[in-house]
Amino acid sequence: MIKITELKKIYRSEELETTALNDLSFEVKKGEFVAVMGPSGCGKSTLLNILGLLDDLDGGSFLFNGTEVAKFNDYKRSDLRTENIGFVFQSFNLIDELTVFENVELPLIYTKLKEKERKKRVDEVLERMQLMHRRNHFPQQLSGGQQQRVAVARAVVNEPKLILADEPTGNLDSVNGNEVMQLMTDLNAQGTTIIMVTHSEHDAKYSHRIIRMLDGQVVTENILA
Ligand SMILES: Nc1ncnc2c1ncn2[C@@H]1O[C@H](COP(=O)(O)OP(=O)(O)OP(=O)(O)O)[C@@H](O)[C@H]1O
Repeated sequence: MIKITELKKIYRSEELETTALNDLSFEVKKGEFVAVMGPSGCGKSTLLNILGLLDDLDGGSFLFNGTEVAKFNDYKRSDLRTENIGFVFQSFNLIDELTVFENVELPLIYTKLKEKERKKRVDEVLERMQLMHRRNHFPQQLSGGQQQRVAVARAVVNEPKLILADEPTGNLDSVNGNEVMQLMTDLNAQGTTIIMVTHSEHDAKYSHRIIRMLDGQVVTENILA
């Protein structure tokens, strides 16, 4: 599903040049659940941004389902993203002014789905995430665990083939954290490919494979299942 080869990302400011990704290469197959680990600053978030087509690269190749996307323009990237990728962030990134329902509906507004079908899809996902009773609440009225469940619901509502998660349990206690990891496991069992950045060895054990990074490169890979 994803094959990156000698990926390079350099951040430049007037006085400083930082090589965030330094000839990084790896492959993720359809249906895999991969954890990416490594010390602060090693380039994990940069990598997720590139994999999520949110940022461009300075060198190397990025094949997404066999198509070279390294040189895609913003428009093509955004199309590919909307159709294929769901994001889950550490800080939930919900919109406070929107209800649970409206937050989850958001990714569908940009698709061709008709309103009736859209509403049906959102309700199905809310049901699956056990959030129906919170449908008309605002994020601030929910616990952290519930907010992350809403964020996962939003990530999966357009049935993405790939979920990119950046420390999804970082702001949660262990009970809520485990619940979110169980959700990830279920989604993966249903066929969704998952790439998750985490600092938690505990969370990484839910994955099939751990990619460990250092200084913008892959240093080791451990296969767990
Ligand atoms: N927008 C930016 N401008 C300049 N340098 C940046 C920018 N974003 C990241 N960097 C630098 O690139 C390197 C990789 O950062 P990145 O955020 O990808 O690391 P990380 O592994 O995700 O760290 P953490 O675990 O702390 O989130 C770091 O040296 C960082 O300072």
